[in-house]
Amino acid sequence: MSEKRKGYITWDEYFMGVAKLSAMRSKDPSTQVGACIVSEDNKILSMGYNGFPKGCSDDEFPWGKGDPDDYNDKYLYVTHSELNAILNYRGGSLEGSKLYVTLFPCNECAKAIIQAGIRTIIYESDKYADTPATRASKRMLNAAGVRYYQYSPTGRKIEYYV
Ligand SMILES: O=c1ccn([C@H]2C[C@H](O)[C@@H](COP(=O)(O)O)O2)c(=O)[nH]1
Ligand SMILES: [Zn+2]
Repeated sequence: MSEKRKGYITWDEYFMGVAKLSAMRSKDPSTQVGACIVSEDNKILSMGYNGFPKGCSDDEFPWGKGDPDDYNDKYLYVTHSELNAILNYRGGSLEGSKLYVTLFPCNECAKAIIQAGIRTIIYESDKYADTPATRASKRMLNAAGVRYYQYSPTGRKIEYYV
């Protein structure tokens, strides 16, 4: 056999697959978000998912939302997947890198993405597109020249057997 194998996964399938696998580590009962940062030459630099900071127990801090007292609301405590991926990177600069993320980044993540030098975002879901957080995020990303596009699934089932 002299020809290369057909049916291998694309770069976007590969890295979005890693982002999804990261999302599966999240304990958020409502929305699990995963992120994977990749260099310009397609090397994985970092990964992250939404969760509480180190030392803040998943069993003690609140996972609920909508409590009349914000103190008991997860939003005050969760670190977003994109920020975790940026902070998890130990190698120096993320200038020029790409971010694969399962949910379009919010405004706070957009700030961190821009300041970290990430130049491209590939996202899957945009379920909060109409919210001020996502609209503000796009406003900042557009102004800063960060490119973004939605991942188009190939429909291929990712399975592996030896
Ligand atoms: O940019 C983002 C936006 C949100 N997240 C996380 C934060 C929360 O854990 C969930 C959203 O929960 P909902 O109950 O759907 O509001 O997603 C993130 O990681 N990155
Ligand atoms: Zn965010």
